[in-house]
Amino acid sequence: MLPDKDGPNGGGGVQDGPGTEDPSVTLFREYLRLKTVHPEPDYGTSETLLPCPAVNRSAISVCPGRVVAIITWVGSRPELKSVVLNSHTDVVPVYEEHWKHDPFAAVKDEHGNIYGRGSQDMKCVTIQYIEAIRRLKAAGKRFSRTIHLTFVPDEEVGGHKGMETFVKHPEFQKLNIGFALDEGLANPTNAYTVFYGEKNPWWITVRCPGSPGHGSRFVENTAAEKLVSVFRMLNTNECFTLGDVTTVNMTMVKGGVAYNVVPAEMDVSFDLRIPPTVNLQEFEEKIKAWCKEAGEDVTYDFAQKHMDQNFTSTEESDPWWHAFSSTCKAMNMTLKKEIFPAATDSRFIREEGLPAIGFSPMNLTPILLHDHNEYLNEQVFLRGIQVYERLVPALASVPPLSGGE
Ligand code: MET
Ligand SMILES: [Zn+2]
Ligand SMILES: [Zn+2]
Repeated sequence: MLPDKDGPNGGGGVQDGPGTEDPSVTLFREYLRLKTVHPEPDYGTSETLLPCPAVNRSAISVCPGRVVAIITWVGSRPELKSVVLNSHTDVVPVYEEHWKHDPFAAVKDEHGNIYGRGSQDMKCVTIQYIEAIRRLKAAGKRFSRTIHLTFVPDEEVGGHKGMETFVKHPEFQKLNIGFALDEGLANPTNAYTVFYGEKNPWWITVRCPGSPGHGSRFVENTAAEKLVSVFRMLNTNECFTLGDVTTVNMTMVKGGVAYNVVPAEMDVSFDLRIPPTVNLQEFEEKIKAWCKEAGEDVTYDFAQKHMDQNFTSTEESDPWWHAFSSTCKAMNMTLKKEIFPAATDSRFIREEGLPAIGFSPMNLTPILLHDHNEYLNEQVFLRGIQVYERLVPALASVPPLSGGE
């Protein structure tokens, strides 16, 4: 456990009297204070903050400086397929000047809202898993299936040095996974959203070479003209079909050296999110054609190109979904099934042919992931622990699957 320099409620906001804050909330706030933020996440210290007594721990190095930590609670029938509770440890950067509290101070305001980068995405879930496991163990429970908690780096930058590499590691196979839970999104209503599939992220950089020259001349065939042309074509309505929306955002532009020098090249990057129903081969052909139309020398590269279109079953006949949904029903929770609009590490798990459900138990909460002033209310956080206290036993007690395991 890390020392808490500011006391239990450090950083301002409401000061609970000593000992009045639930220790799991205190742990959550301590975790929020760790700067596992890109572009240089401090992963070293997060290792020490994940206390989970009397369970096996291991650490798999997937790349230099990148470790997947695993906490395992072995089941009474370890030959059965396991349940994975996955979370990523990194968070996205902040625009600090737009926050009303320091995004790494975990300030709790008078309403119990805890502000911090990662409070929704997804440090809450990490601590909720840990706390649920701790409580179940303390209550003397044991389940037939083994439970693995996996803590994965680099989700927010594409997972290359995280889950994408981990799923190909022999240690991943050894986990003998039957089913995985991973992150979802908050829901502003009383319902909880669950995700059984997700859009395919494509991160594309288009390189536009062009004729250089003096900034005062009529230069033709410029890099900027080509860039604008690519942008216009990618933003056409052809990308959108109602209900199945492909989103396109221009996210980076590079090029230029001086006001009066027409640049020899400009690069433009796009973040595309494509629904699983779109024909991806056809879509790439379109992109290729648009680039060609912008200029014969215009090329493109993918930094992220996911092609998997697997869904996880949400049929009542599916034993994993049945365990999940019937437990939620028993807790009077309303579930909304959706396709995840962005991307999570679940896509790599599903690509291995394994079922994964995206779920972060945050109802009555605005969706603030990656946004300024990301927060989670402590009562919602505490309720989420109770949800996992019911869900984990149900999943880890799913009877042996028909057809053998
Ligand atoms: N979760 C992040 C996002 O959806 C990074 C995933 S990599 C495409 O943007
Ligand atoms: Zn996330
Ligand atoms: Zn995120």
